[in-house]
Amino acid sequence: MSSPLLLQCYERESQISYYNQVLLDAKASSIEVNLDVNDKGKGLVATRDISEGATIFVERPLVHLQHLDNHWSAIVCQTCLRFVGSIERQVGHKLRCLVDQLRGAQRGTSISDDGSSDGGGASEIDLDGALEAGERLEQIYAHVAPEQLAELCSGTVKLPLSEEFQLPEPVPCRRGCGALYCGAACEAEAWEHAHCLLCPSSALVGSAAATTAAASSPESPQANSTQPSGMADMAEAASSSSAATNTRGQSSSYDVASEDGAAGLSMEAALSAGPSSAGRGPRCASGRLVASGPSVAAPMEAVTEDLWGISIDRRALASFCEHALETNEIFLLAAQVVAATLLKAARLVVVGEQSEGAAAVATAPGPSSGGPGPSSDAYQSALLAAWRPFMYGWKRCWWESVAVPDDVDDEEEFRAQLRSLASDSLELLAAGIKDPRFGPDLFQLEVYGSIVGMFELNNMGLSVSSPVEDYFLAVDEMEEGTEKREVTKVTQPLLDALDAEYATPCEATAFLALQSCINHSCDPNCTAACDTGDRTVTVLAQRDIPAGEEITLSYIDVSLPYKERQSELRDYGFVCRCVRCLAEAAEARGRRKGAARGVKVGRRR
Ligand SMILES: C[S@@+](CC[C@H](N)C(=O)[O-])C[C@H]1O[C@@H](n2cnc3c(N)ncnc32)[C@H](O)[C@@H]1O
Repeated sequence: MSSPLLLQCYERESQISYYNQVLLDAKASSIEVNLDVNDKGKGLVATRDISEGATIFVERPLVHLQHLDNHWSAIVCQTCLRFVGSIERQVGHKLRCLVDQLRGAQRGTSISDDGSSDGGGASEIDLDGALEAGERLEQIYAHVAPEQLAELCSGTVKLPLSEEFQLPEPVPCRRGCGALYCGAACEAEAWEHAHCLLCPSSALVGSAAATTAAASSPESPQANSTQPSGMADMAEAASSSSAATNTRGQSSSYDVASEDGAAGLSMEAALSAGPSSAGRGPRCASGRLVASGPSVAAPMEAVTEDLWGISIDRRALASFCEHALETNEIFLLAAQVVAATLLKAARLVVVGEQSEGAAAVATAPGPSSGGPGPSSDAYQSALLAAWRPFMYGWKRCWWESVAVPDDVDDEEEFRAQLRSLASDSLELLAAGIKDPRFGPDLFQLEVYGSIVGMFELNNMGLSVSSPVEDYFLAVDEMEEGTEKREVTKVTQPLLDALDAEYATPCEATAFLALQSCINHSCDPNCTAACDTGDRTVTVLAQRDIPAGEEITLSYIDVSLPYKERQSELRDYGFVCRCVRCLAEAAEARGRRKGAARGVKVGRRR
């Protein structure tokens, strides 16, 4: 059986021409993309001597996602990852979420997943957790009263010196789904990129061209920077959707109203998306947890719209988001790829007669072998042109390539579960965005699995430091004296309540066209860093690199010993063949041979 159109091998020339453009865009004048580097697939190679400290290139992710559990710690622009709101709101939000999580941990001891009381078995561990959570809650409330917390969240209280750390006022998604941005430009960029197809809010606002809608569309949630942005959007839409459509007899796990009136997600939502839901199901390679496949609740009433000829069902999208929140956030990233591709293809078709679209369609690469040749069908050509940024990314099917966690006994069952999760997720997404003009190619399970697999194997972690950390450091660095004493009277209790978490950065995961071509080395010659506020990634030489040498990064902690490094790299699907590993492996073989000879000598004696 031939592989799906979107996964077929494409001609080297079209790859080279694509990467030449990417190199130009990234101002990368000292490297080239080599399609076969030392049996490691493609990689980047220096075309001239590069000095230590030199910037090799700067690029922006094709898609990115703030980690769902990080929404508890940082309210950031969903486009550029800049912190938004104010120091007060950031501090209030973080404390509010901590309180919610700790209360949830306390509840978790007496109420199990199925709603029954806990008894025996795991209760011992839960009891420990509950006691710890209780102590931490006490610690927080010893320093910050609930009313103070509410004032911080609503921004009605001013902290000393905070005006020196001004953050952009958050701009909500035009449909009011809860996603926040640092300004209208970032909101528009997200909307144009994929959010217009993926926004789960059924509210009819803004420029969306609705053709039909259920009269009972949920109200647009009020934008409120105390809500976990992005996560709140999906959770709220999912919760309003599940209130209408939940067929599982469960109450919504998204409890956005908290006791003091400040909005925040409940611990259940965090548990369903975050690392503390251990034991609920198999773990995927990225370390994110996946619950054992929930049944897919069919959306009851379609709320369809039409955009660029694509039919959108917001309720189905809300169900899709809910499923991703409960299982694996990477599905949200995969949905961005699907939506961005479909949207671009639809736009290319619409503007096909105009020169830009026609040229893009005309230059779309065709399969090199095994499948239909370059098609005259404008839809298929447009789809291939739109798919191009993701076409060449290193891919393997997710459920086939993920490393099996140590605590999994039955590998086959584990992989089947992952496949079934991906299938459920795709089914929901396909119910949310439909365009039969482009055929089934983009919505094939193998394609979806490869997109998810591409993220597992290529993702780069982005980290943007918190202005809250800068704020507390600035207070700490104030000259000793009366003013500092007055300021710390206010700030120290907050710092004590936040404890180690005062400095949590914004953390996201991203896929980049050029950075994802860089192979790993346990003795890398480059580093990559995310620049605060504009989500650009800069790759820098960390030593002199002579022309002809491969550009390498480290995917893991290279201070680990050989075996542990290889074990970490299993998650990336390969056994490392970098110069250091080859040398260390050879050395170990030599030692083993020597030891074996020693044993023989010993026996003779
Ligand atoms: C992020 S991609 C790097 C680009 C990739 N070589 C390509 O062809 O697109 C990661 C994949 O490259 C290969 N790779 C990267 N570093 C390697 C290494 N040190 N040894 C062996 N394979 C490596 C592995 O197949 C890995 O899953």
